[in-house]
Amino acid sequence: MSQVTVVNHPLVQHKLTRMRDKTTSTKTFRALMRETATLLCYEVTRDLPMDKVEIETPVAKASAYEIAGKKLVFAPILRAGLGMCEGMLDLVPSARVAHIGLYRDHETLEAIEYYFKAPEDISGRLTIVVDPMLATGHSAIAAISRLKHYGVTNLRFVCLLAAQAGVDALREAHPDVPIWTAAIDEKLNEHGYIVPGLGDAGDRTFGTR
Ligand SMILES: O=P(O)(O)OC[C@H]1O[C@H](OP(=O)(O)OP(=O)(O)O)[C@H](O)[C@@H]1O
Ligand SMILES: O=c1cc[nH]c(=O)[nH]1
Ligand SMILES: [Mg+2]
Repeated sequence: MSQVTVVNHPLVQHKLTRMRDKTTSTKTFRALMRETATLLCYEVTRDLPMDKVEIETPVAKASAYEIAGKKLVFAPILRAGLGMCEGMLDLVPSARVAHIGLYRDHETLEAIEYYFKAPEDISGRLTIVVDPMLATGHSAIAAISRLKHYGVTNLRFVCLLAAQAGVDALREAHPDVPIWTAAIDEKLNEHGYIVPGLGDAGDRTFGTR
């Protein structure tokens, strides 16, 4: 069974608290989402394999390290994942991006796909699925299933906030996919929102409600 990593770095926790606060403006929320995603990206990529290369500095020849293999893919789940993806691209600007359009049906809470566009050669690349919220887990499970169907085998999932139910569901459906999150909240309410959570991440990022 894959690992679940809670990133409890003080900067991440401080920024998450500001995002949870309902008085935080859309502008600040969006900025915090981007900054927090950069910090989470640092953790998710901590154990990437490296190659030793020979280079020449202005002073001498040297053996040094660089990230091995093909460029990463970030796979944001629309819409809210876009805000996080910006912050991840700040740290890994050469990463490729696979967009996965999903929304939750308000009645059934099932994930409905409306868009999918991935790099043609994604199957050989480490793909990091990005979505701030892991609530029931339906969206993350559907996104990862779609990517696996497309041939992707090396996957990670990163979110800002999870509910324990979502973590359990995702681990059950995709036990090979490790998870990173800044916090795991207690429960979901009757509408499938994380409690205490931070509300609707898409609406708060884009100011739609
Ligand atoms: O774990 P789940 O129960 O599937 O819930 C999480 C999903 O809900 C939100 O998206 P939403 O459907 O609100 O779409 P949006 O980003 O377009 O607002 C969020 O960004 C996740 O994708
Ligand atoms: O609390 C939640 C649950 C799902 N999606 C959100 O944006 N927030
Ligand atoms: Mg939403």
